[in-house]
Amino acid sequence: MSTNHDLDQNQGPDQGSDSRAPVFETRDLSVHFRVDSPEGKVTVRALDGIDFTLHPGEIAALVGESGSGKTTLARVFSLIYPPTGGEVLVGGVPLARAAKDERRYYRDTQLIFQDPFASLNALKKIRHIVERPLRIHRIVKSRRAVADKVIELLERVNLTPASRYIDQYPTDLSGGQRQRVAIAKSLAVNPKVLLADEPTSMLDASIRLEVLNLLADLRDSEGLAVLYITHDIASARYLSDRINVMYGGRIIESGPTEKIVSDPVHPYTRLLLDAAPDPAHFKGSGHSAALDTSTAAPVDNSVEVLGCRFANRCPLARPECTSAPIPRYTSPDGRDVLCVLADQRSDFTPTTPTPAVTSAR
Ligand SMILES: Nc1ncnc2c1ncn2[C@@H]1O[C@H](COP(=O)(O)OP(=O)(O)OP(=O)(O)O)[C@@H](O)[C@H]1O
Repeated sequence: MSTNHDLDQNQGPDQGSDSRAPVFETRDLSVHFRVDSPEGKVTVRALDGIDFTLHPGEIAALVGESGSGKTTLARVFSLIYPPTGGEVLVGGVPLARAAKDERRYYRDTQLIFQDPFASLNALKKIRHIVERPLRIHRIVKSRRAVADKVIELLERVNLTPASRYIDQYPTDLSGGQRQRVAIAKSLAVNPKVLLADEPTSMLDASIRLEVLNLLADLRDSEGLAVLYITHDIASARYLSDRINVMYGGRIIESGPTEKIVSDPVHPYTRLLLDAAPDPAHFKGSGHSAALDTSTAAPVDNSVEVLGCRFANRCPLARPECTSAPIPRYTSPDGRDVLCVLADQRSDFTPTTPTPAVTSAR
């Protein structure tokens, strides 16, 4: 199938990139911030030892509570935060090289915000908003081709007939329609990846699914990769191919969505699934009933821990959870978990211990 995406297929953010390589890959990535506190300067470990992969044509979810590091990872990919340590590869080449041509990098990597107003000029008509990236990046040149492309983009995000919307202003539209315009504007430049940070959290519940379905359609029809950031594991389950559960700056469990949902290993993943609106596969888990976060304080990423950051909330914690670095366990079906409970499972094997303690402070 020929798609717009194909037009750019052999032109990554850098000429050396490989279109079959992961769109993004991180190895032992860390991002630390030095911040003031009543006790003086401390180091906040926003990300610690992150191994993450997003393939072309895949939707990967980052799921976790506030402060777990989801946005920080997206900001590394958006060139806002530089890594403190570890590696980031984009299309198989190091981030610094991929981002040398910043204009191209930002064309390939489009952001979808929580609040569509953040990327829409309220004073301009929809026609102007969608035309602008086409003109700036010279995607199509003649006036006629630009006009046709605007119609095509609006129809691609199901704003049909486009003529109904094209002369309206963002304020004339519903939240869901505005988010569709924001997505149409992003698609105008034939991106390789959408970084979607809570793209439906400001929308009415009734239209959230429509926007999620649109992202799934774009993955299927354009081969787009999507990094989907959410607090809500139920929506990640609905939309994503792969789920990465984050806690305290680490990915504590990741794997194909169905595996994570039907057979979670980490108690925190179980907790999230139990709290989700429709955990159909998850009813009756003996452990999960014991988990209760309602009184839990937010994770303080500036406190150094030797083992697991979740141990103080985990009813299944053992002495070694806090006395030693937690080994990473992997399974042949593509799962990865940072929890000693995996040692009870014959399908998981430990890999090298993750560096739970870092030197920056
Ligand atoms: N620029 C910064 N300076 C200092 N600390 C930061 C900065 N950006 C993020 N942090 C800290 O890093 C940690 C991770 O934050 P991040 O925003 O990535 O979490 P999140 O999972 O996206 O949360 P939310 O869902 O609320 O957006 C938090 O402790 C946060 O306070």
